[in-house]
Amino acid sequence: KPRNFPPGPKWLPMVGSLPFLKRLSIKLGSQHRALTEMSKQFKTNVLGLKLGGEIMISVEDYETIREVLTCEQYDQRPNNFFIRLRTLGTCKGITCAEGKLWTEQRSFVVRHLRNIGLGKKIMDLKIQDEIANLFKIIDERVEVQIAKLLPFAIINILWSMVAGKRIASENQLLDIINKRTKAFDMSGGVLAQQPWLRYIIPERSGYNLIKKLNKELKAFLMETINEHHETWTEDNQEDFIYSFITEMKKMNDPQSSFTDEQLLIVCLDLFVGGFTTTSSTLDFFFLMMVLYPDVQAKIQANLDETFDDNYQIEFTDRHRLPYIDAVIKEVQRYRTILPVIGPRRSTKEMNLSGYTIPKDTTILINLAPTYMSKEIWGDPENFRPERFLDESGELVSHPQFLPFGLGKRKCLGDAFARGCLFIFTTEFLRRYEIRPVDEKNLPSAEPLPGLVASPRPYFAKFTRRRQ
Ligand code: HEM
Repeated sequence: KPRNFPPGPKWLPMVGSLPFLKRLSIKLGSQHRALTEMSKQFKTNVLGLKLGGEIMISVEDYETIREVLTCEQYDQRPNNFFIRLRTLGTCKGITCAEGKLWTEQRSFVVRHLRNIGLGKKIMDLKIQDEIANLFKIIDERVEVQIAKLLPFAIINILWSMVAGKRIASENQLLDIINKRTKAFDMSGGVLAQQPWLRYIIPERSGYNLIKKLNKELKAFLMETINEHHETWTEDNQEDFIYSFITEMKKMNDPQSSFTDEQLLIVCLDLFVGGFTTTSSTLDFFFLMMVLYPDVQAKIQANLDETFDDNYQIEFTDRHRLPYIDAVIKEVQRYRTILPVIGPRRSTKEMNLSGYTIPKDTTILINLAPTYMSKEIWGDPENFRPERFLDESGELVSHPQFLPFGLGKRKCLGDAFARGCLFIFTTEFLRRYEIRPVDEKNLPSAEPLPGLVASPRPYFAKFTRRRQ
């Protein structure tokens, strides 16, 4: 091990500490629990590991997490096989891009998503359209598996802003992306740490799945980009892809970062980053409504007092409904979809909590212990939205609550996600009573782990409150 490296399990030849982490992850049901358990065993807030050939640390406490997320030397992503494979071998786009390419492209994307209406009224209207479609489907059913309906609605809202159109309902991409989120964890799994295994177990390592996803996603995105090239005019700037093509034409420079390949990976990042995250959070929200009918009733009373039946709720209305905002936050804390965020990479040798972190160490940021800390929350094991409210019922902010991350790599889709979360939850609870299918056999609140955690499949009754 490098000198003064953080404590952790032994490093075996070839595999490092991978077998120990794997075994504990299986025993405890998820990688983040295994990381926390190991950090307790080794009495450390920074756990040192070697997974296959990759030197890695997991940061386990809030203060050190804050230090990492706000320090420039930890802003980059690891340069491993999984990351390259994820971005079609390019390291372009935003999520995995570095240096000047990342800063230039990220600021362009943030600015132009805002210009085309992200976080604004036009986004609210698109959300309302998709909700109206979902209501038609749900009204026809007695029992609903909401997880099957949400992803398609969410991606259609996002895609109508990015590409100006909805996605055909028979598109199999969504299914492949869902499988991908369950096949990997934040460390990238064996494809990051032992990429040669793809030759031996291409199916089990997830290699075949990613190859298939890359092929389908590339074909789908390139078709959309090519259509935009054909129909582009100077006045036609109503979606993100048109704005990007306009910038390409303005630059007219072969050295510029505005290329078709870059556009392809940016679209891929938005598609993959925005889709399962937002829909799994909503899925957890509805599960909590099934499990906590008192919370549901209180939200409904709030909604009935605040709005007339015909009023269409907007994102700005959240200021009038602090209790609902608190419930959404509590769902994001109590059943976080991203217990581990990152991965990041140290760009030079660093000192963290008194340990030496070598250059090019991969960094996992484990938020789960912060969200379940007794010192911070008092009773973290309880689902209690009131923790996000003060005595007069106004929202209070907790610096330890970081659902969208912090610092320069903070989520760039948070306005979109928060808009969807607020409008979906309020409109659904205004219209439906959400109840378990069987009162004596409630669905499990235990998450299904993966790159993005989600509830285990469940059905619920969505009954109209008023006809
Ligand atoms: C509830 C929904 C969402 C959650 C909880 C979430 C959470 C996060 C977090 C924690 C990060 C930071 C990762 C890090 O620090 O390394 C992140 C980054 C990112 N998110 Fe989200 N996200 C959500 C929705 C979205 C949406 C809707 C989009 C697209 C419109 C999106 C696109 C991205 C991208 C592109 C990045 C990478 C930013 C960069 O590396 O500069 N996310 N997200």
